[in-house]
Amino acid sequence: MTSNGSETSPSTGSGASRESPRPDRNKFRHKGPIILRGRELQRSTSDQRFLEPEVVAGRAPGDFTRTDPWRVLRIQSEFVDGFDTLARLGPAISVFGSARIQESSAEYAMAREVGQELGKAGYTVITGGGPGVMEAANRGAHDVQASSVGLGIELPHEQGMNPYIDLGINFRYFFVRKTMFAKYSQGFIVLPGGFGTMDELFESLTLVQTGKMTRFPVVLMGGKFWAPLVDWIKDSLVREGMISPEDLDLLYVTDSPSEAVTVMREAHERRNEELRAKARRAGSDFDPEEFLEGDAP
Ligand SMILES: C/C(=C\CNc1ncnc2c1ncn2[C@@H]1O[C@H](COP(=O)(O)O)[C@@H](O)[C@H]1O)CO
Repeated sequence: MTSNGSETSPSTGSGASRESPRPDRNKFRHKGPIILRGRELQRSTSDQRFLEPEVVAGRAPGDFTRTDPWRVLRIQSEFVDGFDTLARLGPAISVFGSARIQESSAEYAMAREVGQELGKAGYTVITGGGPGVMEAANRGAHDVQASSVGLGIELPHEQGMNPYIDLGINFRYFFVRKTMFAKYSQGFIVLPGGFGTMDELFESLTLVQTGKMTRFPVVLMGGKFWAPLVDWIKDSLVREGMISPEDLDLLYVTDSPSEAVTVMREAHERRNEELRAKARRAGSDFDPEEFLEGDAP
């Protein structure tokens, strides 16, 4: 320690003639369990090395056959870690939305209220663990002492997980992370956002439309923001026969956090009733709530 309380590097000591600049502790990125700072930040991400090995490492096409089969083991371990950690969450709702909105914005306030309402209704709040809407929703859960989870992603310029998360997993691969949102949530609430949010919204709609997930509510929050997209879906996708008119029912638009949570709760209860009835018909006393009961943090 120096007299002003700051640390000195052991290699330079005080008064050393060639002092290297102090590393910025806020600039870092995770690579699985590994943390990268300084020049290590220039390393590519796992998704980049997997999807574009020829760009990242200049590998010849034949090299894929030797490297990708081994990569499967790492992908597999990421699924195992995710399943192992999240299976005990209990009922949870994922909240998606822009990584870029500021704390002073109306969207931040809305997302925070959504997190609070979900928490009060007994749900764990799952987000992408980043800033903006994600931080606000996690913060809302934290406000009401509800369980708050972040499923982060290794990005070239990671900002770190927001501070309102009790349980965080940092994934290397986007597709593994997306599986976790779908598998461990009972519904999705989507606030305004950009490409990342659209990707998450349309993937969930596709999973429901194709019957991969049933009785899975998707609520869009912020009517003004979503109106042009919903109009385009009606005027182009339905009119051109690209989707069925009933597919519009997959979307519920509201500005009210408590209404969004009511939609989640009602769909969840309907689904539980159906599962109980199915179990009774099969002579079983299976209870979906017991199945979901977790020891969430
Ligand atoms: C780009 C910026 C921060 C990146 N940090 C993110 N951390 C975690 N999850 C993220 C991040 N960025 C996007 N996501 C996921 O996509 C959705 C938001 O994307 P959008 O393009 O901002 O709509 C979000 O729900 C996350 O799951 C800071 O500028």
